[in-house]
Amino acid sequence: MEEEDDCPELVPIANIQQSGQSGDKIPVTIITGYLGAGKTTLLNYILTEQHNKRIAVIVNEFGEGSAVEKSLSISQSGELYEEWLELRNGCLCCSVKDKGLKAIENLMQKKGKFDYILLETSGLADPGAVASMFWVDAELGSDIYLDGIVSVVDAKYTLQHLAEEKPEGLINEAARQVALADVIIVNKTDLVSQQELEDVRIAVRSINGIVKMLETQRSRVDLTEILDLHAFDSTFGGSLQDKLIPVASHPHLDKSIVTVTFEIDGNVNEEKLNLFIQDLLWEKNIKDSSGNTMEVIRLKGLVSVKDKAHQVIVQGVHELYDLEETPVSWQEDSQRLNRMVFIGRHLDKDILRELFLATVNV
Ligand SMILES: Nc1nc2c(ncn2[C@@H]2O[C@H](COP(=O)(O)OP(=O)(O)OP(=O)(O)O)[C@@H](O)[C@H]2O)c(=O)[nH]1
Ligand SMILES: [Zn+2]
Repeated sequence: MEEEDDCPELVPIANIQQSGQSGDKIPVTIITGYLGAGKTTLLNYILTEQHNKRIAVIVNEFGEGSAVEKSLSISQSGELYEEWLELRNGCLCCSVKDKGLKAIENLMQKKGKFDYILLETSGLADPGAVASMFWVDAELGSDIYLDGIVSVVDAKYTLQHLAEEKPEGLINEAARQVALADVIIVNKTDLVSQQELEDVRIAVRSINGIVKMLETQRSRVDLTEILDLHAFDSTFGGSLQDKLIPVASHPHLDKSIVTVTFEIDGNVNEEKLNLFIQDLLWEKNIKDSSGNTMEVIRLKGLVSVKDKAHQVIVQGVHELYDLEETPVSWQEDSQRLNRMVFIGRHLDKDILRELFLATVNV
């Protein structure tokens, strides 16, 4: 698709509000989804909707395999490639090709602050790689933070994309994008029957048991459903409790991605929790009953660390993970507990749960 080249229609918004305190961090939402699913349609919609935000839209060409030929000549010197379109409502559109998000920070310095950044990744990109980049940088004191990952899926073709076989048993991009999403937009519902739509819901839900699912035509969503999710920070630590509803497991093919959740009463030992996560994500020495290495793409948890008054959130994307204390404290009269969510392949709930009980729980 060449949609990226089209400048969204300009709709003046009368009451543009300038960003709040200048010291505030700026949220970034990653918009991912398979080729042609409706990402650009979504961005164009957001840019023309009434939202009182100064939004910068960035069409991302970070990472491998997403090189768009048209930009190659411009960026040959290895320099940052940038092309800005300034919209009359104060929104900005740009295309960035660079290794890191320093590029975005530089652009902000040049163009002033925005209230929000939307980043469209190429249809074949691994959103995890992009997410990790923001995350690492956040610890270095960036003024940008990752708010969430939104994946657009094509109601008509997603089942086909999800079933695609990759060489050497690699996870296909479509499945990875569903696994990592905080919100899934099932788009193009006009092209499918009720039955087909139901099959898509089931397929998505069986991969990612905790994702919020929206259904759209022409990517028209309620913006409050996809922006300001705080999916990666502790601000809404309390609400994670509601999100981590254990999901009924579905029968699965060996290769498919599943969501595993469990809840265990009591406290954890922080050091042992770190070791458990590192064995899983880094050492990769935890296996299922058939001897397959458990592969975690996304990890979330709400844990009760011994001697800590506040709830602690666990966040993981691929090999990166983080424990963060939330502002929410455990109530004196309520039971302390640990809720864990793992999304990935070859995950065996009983083995994970037993291991957690035996090594982490105190
Ligand atoms: N029938 C139908 N077509 C849609 C809908 N949403 C988007 N389209 C069309 O689908 C095509 C692809 O949409 P894009 O928004 O460019 O998709 P994309 O994900 O940005 O595509 P790439 O950037 O190529 O990966 C366009 O021709 C859209 O007009 C929808 O809800 N129904
Ligand atoms: Zn696009």
